[in-house]
Amino acid sequence: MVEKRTPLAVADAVQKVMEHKLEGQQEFVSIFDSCDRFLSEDLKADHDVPRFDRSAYDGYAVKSEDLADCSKENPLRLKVIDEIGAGYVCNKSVGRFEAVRIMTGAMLPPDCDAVVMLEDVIEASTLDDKHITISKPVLKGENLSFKGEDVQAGAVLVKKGTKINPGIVALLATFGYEQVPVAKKPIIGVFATGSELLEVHEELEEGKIRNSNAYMVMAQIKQAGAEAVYFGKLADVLDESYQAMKKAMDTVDILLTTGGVSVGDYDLLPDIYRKLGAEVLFNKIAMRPGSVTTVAVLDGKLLFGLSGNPSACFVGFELYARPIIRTMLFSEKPHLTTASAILKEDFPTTNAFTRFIRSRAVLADGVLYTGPSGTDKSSIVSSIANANALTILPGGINGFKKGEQVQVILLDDSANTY
Ligand SMILES: Nc1nc2c(c(=O)[nH]1)N[C@H]1C(S)=C(S)[C@@H](COP(=O)(O)OP(=O)(O)OC[C@H]3O[C@@H](n4cnc5c(N)ncnc54)[C@H](O)[C@@H]3O)O[C@H]1N2
Ligand code: MOO
Ligand SMILES: [Mg+2]
Repeated sequence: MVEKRTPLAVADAVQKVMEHKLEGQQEFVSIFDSCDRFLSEDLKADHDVPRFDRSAYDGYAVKSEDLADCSKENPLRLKVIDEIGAGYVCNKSVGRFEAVRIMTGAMLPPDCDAVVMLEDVIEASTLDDKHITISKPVLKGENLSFKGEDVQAGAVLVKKGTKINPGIVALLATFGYEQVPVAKKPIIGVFATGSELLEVHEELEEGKIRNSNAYMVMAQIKQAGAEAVYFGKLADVLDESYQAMKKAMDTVDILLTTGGVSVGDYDLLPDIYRKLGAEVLFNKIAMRPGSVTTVAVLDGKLLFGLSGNPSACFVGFELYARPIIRTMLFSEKPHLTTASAILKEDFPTTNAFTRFIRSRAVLADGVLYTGPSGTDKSSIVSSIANANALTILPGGINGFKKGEQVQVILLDDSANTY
């Protein structure tokens, strides 16, 4: 008699997995290697940026009060007493009707309060006497960039758990982070199970297929921010598979397998979990694809038994494994973003389970539309390649019509990394 499994609702399954999350850990990496890692501490400003009032233009630093009455008819002559480029400071005191030639980024002399652009002055110099003539007033603060106008000391600029992008790298450099505190990448071990599997370099043989799941899942792991360790493929032989998985468990934070979780004669994962003494959290979820996704716990570590069917494997990872990885990377929003979208075609067939249709979501005139990215079957690999979203079709007795509003899970999470 085949084992009867009770399906769990998707949200309950997600919650069960999340109850077993592991604590993330911190390490330091060189700023050179920090992009795409996840911050393990808030990035706080320990000083104002800019740290001093500085010139925003190449020109002359002046006292605005000196220029108050000047005009075309009444041009003003100023004596140039010093010149400074960015990185240098003026150590002279600037008196009434004096100016300092200053370049963009140079610190404003403390006696000055504005800058006149080079284009707005007439220069007249002899060997030992430099003068400029100005024929329009300048406002106090004009052509400057002010202390603290970019960032104020004490501000939290980027929250812990955020994926580091090039702009964050710029802030890290601004605040002197030669070594950057980041979340240690969790180590996720991967086995592909199935006697039918050939490796990617092998010639096809009758009845066999190439193992695509392991490579896909390793790419998903990397995209989620963790490190994938590939342990290879396992033939459907109980003892060998058990031994290999037992050994691998010691070296990883999470162990992920694909295939062998259903009720077939060679679906060995249920027996392996039993032999390992792992507690199975669930082995059936009310979803399609991925209904057989199984999650177990052994010594506090999670084992993900993803389905062998490629689309089911893909969806199972995104819904259950990815949020756990993101939690270990200190993310406050570990789940993918959902959005409302309009169905581009009918889905007349019904299903008791919630469906996650591999989809292409496109924006047109500010409205998001969604439609399948290929054939909607669990065994299909090609529909994953074109998918940028999963359309959620809740289970029930009614089908769905073109034009209806549905929810989609966006697979690209670059706008939502903490
Ligand atoms: N009697 C029943 N049969 C099945 C049920 C069921 O409830 N009762 N569930 C079906 C569903 S739903 C799914 S999904 C699959 C799940 O199968 P398994 O997770 O046990 O996976 P396998 O049997 O090992 O393989 C299924 C399918 O996927 C191909 N596969 C496996 N590994 C890979 C890989 N690494 N790369 C590419 N393709 C892979 C494999 O060759 C099979 O075609 O079970 C249904 N059956
Ligand atoms: O686990 Mo299956 O993917 O529902 O076809
Ligand atoms: Mg099977």
